[in-house]
Amino acid sequence: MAQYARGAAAVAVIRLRNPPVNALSLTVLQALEDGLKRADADPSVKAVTICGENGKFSAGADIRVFSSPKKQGLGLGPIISLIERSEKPVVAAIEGIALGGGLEVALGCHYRIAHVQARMGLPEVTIGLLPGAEGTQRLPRLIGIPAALDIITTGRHVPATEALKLGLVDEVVEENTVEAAIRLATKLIGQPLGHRRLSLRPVPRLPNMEAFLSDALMKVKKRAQGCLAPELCFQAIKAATELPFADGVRKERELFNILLTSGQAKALQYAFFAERAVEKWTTPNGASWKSASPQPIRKAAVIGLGTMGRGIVTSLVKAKIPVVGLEQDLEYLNTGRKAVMLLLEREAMKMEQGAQTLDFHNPARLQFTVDFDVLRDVDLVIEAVFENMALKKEIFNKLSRICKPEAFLCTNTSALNIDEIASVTNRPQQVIGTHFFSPAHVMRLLEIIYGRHTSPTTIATAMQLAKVMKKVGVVVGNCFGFVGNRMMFPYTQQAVFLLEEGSRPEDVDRVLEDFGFKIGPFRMSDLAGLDVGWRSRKDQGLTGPSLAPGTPARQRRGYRYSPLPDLLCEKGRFGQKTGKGWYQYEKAGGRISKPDPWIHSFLSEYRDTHQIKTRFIDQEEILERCLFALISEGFDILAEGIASGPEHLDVIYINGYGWPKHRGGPMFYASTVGLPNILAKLQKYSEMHPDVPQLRPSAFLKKLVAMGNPPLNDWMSYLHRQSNKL
Ligand SMILES: CCCCCC/C=C/CC(=O)SCCNC(=O)CCNC(=O)[C@H](O)C(C)(C)COP(=O)(O)OP(=O)(O)OC[C@H]1O[C@@H](n2cnc3c(N)ncnc32)[C@H](O)[C@@H]1OP(=O)(O)O
Repeated sequence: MAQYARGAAAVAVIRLRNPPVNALSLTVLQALEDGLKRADADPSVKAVTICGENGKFSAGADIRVFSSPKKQGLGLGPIISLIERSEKPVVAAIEGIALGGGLEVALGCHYRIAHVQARMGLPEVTIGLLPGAEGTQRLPRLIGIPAALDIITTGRHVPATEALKLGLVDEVVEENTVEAAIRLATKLIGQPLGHRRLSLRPVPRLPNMEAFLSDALMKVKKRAQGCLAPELCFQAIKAATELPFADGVRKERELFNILLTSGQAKALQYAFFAERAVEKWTTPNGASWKSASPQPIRKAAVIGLGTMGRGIVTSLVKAKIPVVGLEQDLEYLNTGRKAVMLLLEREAMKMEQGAQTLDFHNPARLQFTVDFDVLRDVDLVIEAVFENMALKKEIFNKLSRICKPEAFLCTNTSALNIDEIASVTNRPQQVIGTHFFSPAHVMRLLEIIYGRHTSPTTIATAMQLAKVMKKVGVVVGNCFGFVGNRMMFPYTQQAVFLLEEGSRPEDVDRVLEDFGFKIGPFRMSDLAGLDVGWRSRKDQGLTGPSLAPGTPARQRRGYRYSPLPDLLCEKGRFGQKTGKGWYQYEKAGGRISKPDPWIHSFLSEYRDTHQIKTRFIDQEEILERCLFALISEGFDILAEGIASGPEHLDVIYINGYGWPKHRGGPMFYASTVGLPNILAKLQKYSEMHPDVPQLRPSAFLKKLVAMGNPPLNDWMSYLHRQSNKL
C-alpha cells in the first residue's frame, strides 16, 4: 500500500509501503493513485512528495505479478502520467533504491532528490523485460540517448553521485532526504512546471545519431548472447529518437508485451527467485538457515597460492577480511605473492572507477608466510592446494594441531571426499568443502559441501562468507564431483562419444554455443587444460600405468569409454597452454581457437582403427544427448538428497558453468521441454547405446513422468510418494 500524510502545512507525503523493498503490487499502485487524487482534490495541498518506507524508495514492480493471471491490468504508465500532469509540484525523495517501475515513478515526478547512498536503475532487462511504464521514452529525454542506452540495456545500478552527474537527479543530499524533498516542494509552490514534464521535452539530438545507433545495436547484440530483452530495450529507445512521446509509448508497450509472454522472461524471473531461494539452505538431517548462526570471520588464511589460491586471497581482500597467504617454500611464496599483488592492483583500478578504494598494502590486511604457526589465530582456513587426497590429508592433520579449536577448516576441491579429509582432523564438525570456480575472484559461484559431521554453524559460516565475498553460495551434499562436476561428466562424455561417432569438435561446440553456453565443451576443455582430467582419470585407474593389462581400449568396468582425451594428452596436446588441444591456437597460451585439420584426420584414423561406423549427426541429437544426459544426472542428484531442490542445480549451472541464464538452468529447461519428452528421448538414445549408463533415464525422472509431469516447484514433494504406475 502507500501511506498518505502531511509532511508540512501544504505538502502531502505519499509513502510507498510494501516490505521488504516496497515492490509495486496492484495494491500499492491503487494506493498511489488514490493518494495522488486525494492531494489533487485537496485545495490546502499545494505540493506533493513521494518516498518509500524504511529508507527504500522502491525496487520496482513486484516480479511475481508478471507470472500471475492478473498481469493484464498492469497500469503503472497512466499513474505516472497522472503524476507528471499534476499542477502541484511533485518531488521524489529517493533513499536506498529506486529500481525499475520505482525509478519510472520518480521520472514522472517534476524533481528528484537522492540520498548520497542511493542507487537507481532500470534492471528490467535482467529479468527479461524492458521498462514498461514509459521509462524508455522518459529517460532518453532526461539524460540523452547514450546514457539511457547504457542504463537500460545493461540494467546496472547507478550510484547517486553518478546520477547527479548524468542529470538523472537534481540534487544529492547526505541529510534526511524526505525532509529535503519537502523543503524543495514547499519552495516550488506556484512555480511553472511545464519544462519539468519529461514527456514534453525533445530527445537531445546527436550529430551522428544513425551511425551511433547502428554501432550501439551491434554491441548490444554481441553482449546479449541470444537473450532477447537487450535488443528489444534498444528498439524501444530507438523509437524515442523517431516518434513523438505517445507513439513511442505505444511502441514500448508492444515490445514489452512480446517480452512478457516470452519464455526467456519466465526463465530469468525464475533465476532471480532461485538465487534467493538457495540462500535458505536445508540439509536432509534437518539443519537449516533458520536455526543456524554464522560465526564472525575476523581473519582468514589461504593455503596454496596457485591459480585458485590467488583468486581466493583476492576475493577475501576485496571482502575486507584480513588474510594470510601460505605457501610451501619461499620460491612458491614469492611467485604467488607477485601474482596476488598484480590481481589486486587490477581490482583496485577497476574499483577506483566506481569511486571505491581497495587497501591491500597494509600487512594487517594481507600477509604472506611459509610458517604454519602464523595460522594460530585465524578464524578460518581455506586450503587450495592441488587435488591430491594424501597431500590434503597431511595439511588438514597439521591444521587441526595448529589452529585454534574454534577455527573452521575449508577445502577447495572440485571432487574429493570431504569426510575422508575431515577424518584426519580433531574437529570434523568444522570441516567443509568450498568449491570455488576459476578465476576465483571473478566467478560468482561457491559450491559449499557439507560432510557427514559438518555442523549447521559451519554451513552457516561458509554461506555468510560467500555473501560477504559477493558470491552465490549453494549448499550441497558430499559425493564424487558434488553437483556441478557430477552433472558435467555425462555432458562432456557425450560430447566425446559424438566425436567417435562422426562429429567434429567445432560441430559440437557450435550447437551448444548456439544454445547459449558461453563456450562449448571442447573450447572449455582447451581453456581448462586437458591434463586436469587426465590426471584425475589416472588417479581413478581409468588410464595410465595403473590400467590393468588387456583392458579393451574403449571399455572400462564393462561400460563404454573413450580414450580420445587421453590420446591427445599423450601427444602433449593440453589445450591453450600448449597451443594445441581439440583446436589449434596461434601460440602456446593463445586464446583464438581454429579448427585443426590434424584433429580431423586423427579422428578419422581413430574411427578406422576401432572400426566405428561414422554417420552424420544432426544438431538436435548433439544438443539432446549432451543436455539430457546432464539433466538425468540432475534428477539422480535430487533423488539422493545431494541438493535440496532443482533451483540449486540451476543456480550452480548459471553461475559456475556458463549455462545461459535466459534458459533458466538445466532443470528449469527440462521443465520447459517437458519431462515426458526428455524421458522418451533418453529412452531412445539409451536403446541405441546400451553400454552408456549415463543415457539411462533417472528413476526420479521416470517417477515424475508417471505422476503426471508436475510443475518444477512440486517435484521434491513427489520424491517419497508412491507411484503405482511404475
Ligand atoms: C503491478 C505492478 C505493475 C508495474 C508495471 C511496470 C513495470 C515495471 C517493471 C519492473 O519494475 S520489473 C522489476 C525491476 N526491479 C528489479 O529487478 C529489482 C529486483 N531486486 C533486486 O535487485 C534486489 O532484490 C534489491 C532490490 C537490490 C535488494 O537486494 P538485497 O540483496 O538487499 O535483497 P534481496 O535478497 O535481493 O531481496 C530481499 C527480498 O525482496 C524480494 N524482492 C526484491 N525485489 C523484488 C521485486 N521487484 N519483486 C518482488 N520481490 C522482490 C526478494 O525476492 C527477497 O525476498 P525473500 O523472500 O527475502 O527472498
